[in-house]
Amino acid sequence: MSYIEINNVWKEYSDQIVLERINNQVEEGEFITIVGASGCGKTTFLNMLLGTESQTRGSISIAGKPLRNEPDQERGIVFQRYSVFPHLTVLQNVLLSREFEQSPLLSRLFGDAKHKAATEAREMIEAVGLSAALDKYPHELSGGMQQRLAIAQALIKKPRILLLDEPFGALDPGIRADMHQLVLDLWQRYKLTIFMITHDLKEGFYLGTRLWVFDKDRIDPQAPGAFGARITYDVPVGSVNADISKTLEKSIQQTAISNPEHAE
Ligand SMILES: Nc1ncnc2c1ncn2[C@@H]1O[C@H](COP(=O)(O)OP(=O)(O)OP(=O)(O)O)[C@@H](O)[C@H]1O
Repeated sequence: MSYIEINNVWKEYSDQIVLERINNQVEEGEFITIVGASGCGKTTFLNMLLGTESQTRGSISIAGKPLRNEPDQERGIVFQRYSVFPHLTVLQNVLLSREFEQSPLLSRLFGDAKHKAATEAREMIEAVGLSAALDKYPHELSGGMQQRLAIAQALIKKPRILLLDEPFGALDPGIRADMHQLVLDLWQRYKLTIFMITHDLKEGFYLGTRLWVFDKDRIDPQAPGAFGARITYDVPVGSVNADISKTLEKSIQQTAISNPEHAE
């Protein structure tokens, strides 16, 4: 049995089928990048993995246990829009995530627990390269720094699975390159299993060990909601497999040209 098992998962909103017949297995430590046309259900899929959305059919299991339909510390998420608290410093933002995870009702830690949490928060801030900005507020940080902070907030809870929903979509290309390196470092260092949505195919090829393409393989022009997207490509990528990456890149570009509605 694989670490993550996705069996015949469907997601429907009233009469709209968003995703259908999603079947896949993911091993621990894989880095899955996800691309697909806007609105095809990528975020919905990530939310199902997070536990904030539930599938309408099928099942998802993690480490042999059915996925619970509520977020827990096994899974952390980073969104495209910065999700940090504006009135708290970098250290306070990360500390709050730690405290909330350990003491969800009080959101306060005391004594040794508080001291340990502060040490861990500083270490995590260092791991994401923000040590020099410990006491800065989010409005004093660049976009890239804010995303570093959001990643630190997610990782301080020690998740085994990190979900990234277009985390670098709003960043300049130069900053994105730094962030790519950071994510690759953190992935190795914390032995994470990562799912990352991106609109940037090159990013998907470069960062992942596997690239999934979500697309509809059946379309009814009279009833756009009649069919959902599936995983139409599932290929090994990354620097180890540059040839496959090139072939697939061409193929997806051709699909986009022949079917402009599905172009990014
Ligand atoms: N809570 C909801 N109720 C009804 N429909 C929803 C809901 N959430 C998402 N949808 C619909 O599900 C479809 C998939 O949305 P989703 O956000 O998952 O797509 P996406 O592939 O992530 O898009 P994008 O790349 O633009 O972010 C869309 O048609 C959207 O309108």
